[in-house]
Amino acid sequence: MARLALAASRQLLRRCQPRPFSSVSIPIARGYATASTTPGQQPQQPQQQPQQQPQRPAFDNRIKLVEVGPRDGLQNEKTSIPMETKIELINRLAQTGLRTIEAGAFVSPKWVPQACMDKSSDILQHLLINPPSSPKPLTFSFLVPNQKGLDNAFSILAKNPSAFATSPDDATASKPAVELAVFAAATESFSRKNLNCSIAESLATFRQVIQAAKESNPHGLSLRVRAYISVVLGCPFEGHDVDPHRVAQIATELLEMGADEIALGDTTGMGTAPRTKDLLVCLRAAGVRNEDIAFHFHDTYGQALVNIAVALEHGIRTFDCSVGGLGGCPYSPGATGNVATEDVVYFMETLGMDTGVDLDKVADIGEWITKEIGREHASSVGKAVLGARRRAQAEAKV
Ligand SMILES: CC(C)(COP(=O)([O-])OP(=O)([O-])OC[C@H]1O[C@@H](n2cnc3c(N)ncnc32)[C@H](O)[C@@H]1OP(=O)([O-])[O-])[C@@H](O)C(=O)NCCC(=O)NCCSC(=O)C[C@@](C)(O)CC(=O)[O-]
Repeated sequence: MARLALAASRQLLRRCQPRPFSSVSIPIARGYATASTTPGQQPQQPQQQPQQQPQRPAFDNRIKLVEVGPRDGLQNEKTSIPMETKIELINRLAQTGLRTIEAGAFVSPKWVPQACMDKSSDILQHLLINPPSSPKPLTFSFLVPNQKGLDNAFSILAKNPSAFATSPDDATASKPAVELAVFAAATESFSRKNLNCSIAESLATFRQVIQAAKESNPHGLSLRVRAYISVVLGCPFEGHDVDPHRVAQIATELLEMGADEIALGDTTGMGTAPRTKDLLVCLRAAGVRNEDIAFHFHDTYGQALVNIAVALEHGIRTFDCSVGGLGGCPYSPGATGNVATEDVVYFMETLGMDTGVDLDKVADIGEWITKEIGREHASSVGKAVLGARRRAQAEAKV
């Protein structure tokens, strides 16, 4: 039995080895076209190759954290979570200094019952009418997989036209920005499981969604659009060896369609430091700018912070995380939660990076929400912060 386990873990380690980078071809280098392509049209080819990436100054230590707990963190729960709990979670998170919160998903309730359309409509409506009090202007992000999701989101936005900003730069304390997120996959199997269509079909749909979100909707809105690519470092159905060039191709297509940001999802947590680096090298070679990339790591194999360190070193400054390490993906069997917000904040601050987030407040929320939904508290830092605080309080009483 022990020998079998050892053989299995050796096999797993072998599969995690990076491919020698010199053996793979460099992907197409393209610039980003404008979003003004019409559905069915090929993306515009740029007139000139993208220029050398402008590197961020060495002193730029600002980190943008995207809190995905209220959507990604809760979507996998088997029992229905009351809307009041979701709203309370968002309200509490809004007070921590986090500026971007993924709040819901306009997906088919037949596919993800927890992310039921009605609840996301209610949540969006509530957030527009009663924006949470927050020390900083907020952006709320909502997943939209197709035209129906977009119509549902727009029907709420159109009812409250002056209650939100269309870009994070225009958001104020009383007027949050709303952004939409489409989600592609890096493998055909995951695309079929998650979206019931091929990658090419999903991209054709996203072209229309992005264009409508940007300019061709009847409401005259132009919303920021984030574009996820799932399973970029490992697929539950096709294994570890996801082609980074394919990821780079999909990323450039989405950017050419007008997506404002590519969120690279290590959905299964199979990512390792060398393969994270390979992927970033490929993206850079494809002309994708660091400031257009976010990373979304799950911590299933405990590698999320290591991978974040690699991405940080390569100049990435936007990272997704989930309070209390909540999460999982309904179409990624065995995947555990997103990397915990508490762990990322602590890690960043120890490196001298500035997240603007109050660790103590986030630790309290991690404890509260995991108790509330009966989940294990998966943040080491969160538990350590709370433990240290309790010890200090006990000592102060003596
Ligand atoms: C894309 C579809 C809809 C295709 O699913 P489909 O079954 O091919 O769609 P359809 O067009 O045939 O419609 C089927 C039914 O769903 C309805 N429907 C159709 N669309 C919608 C909608 N938007 N909102 C509400 N209802 C919708 C539609 O009206 C119809 O209802 P019926 O006529 O049978 O009563 C489906 O596969 C789907 O919803 N998938 C989403 C799955 C999902 O939410 N996964 C989790 C999010 S992705 C993720 O977590 C990864 C990420 C982002 O975190 C990053 C990472 O970690 O990698």
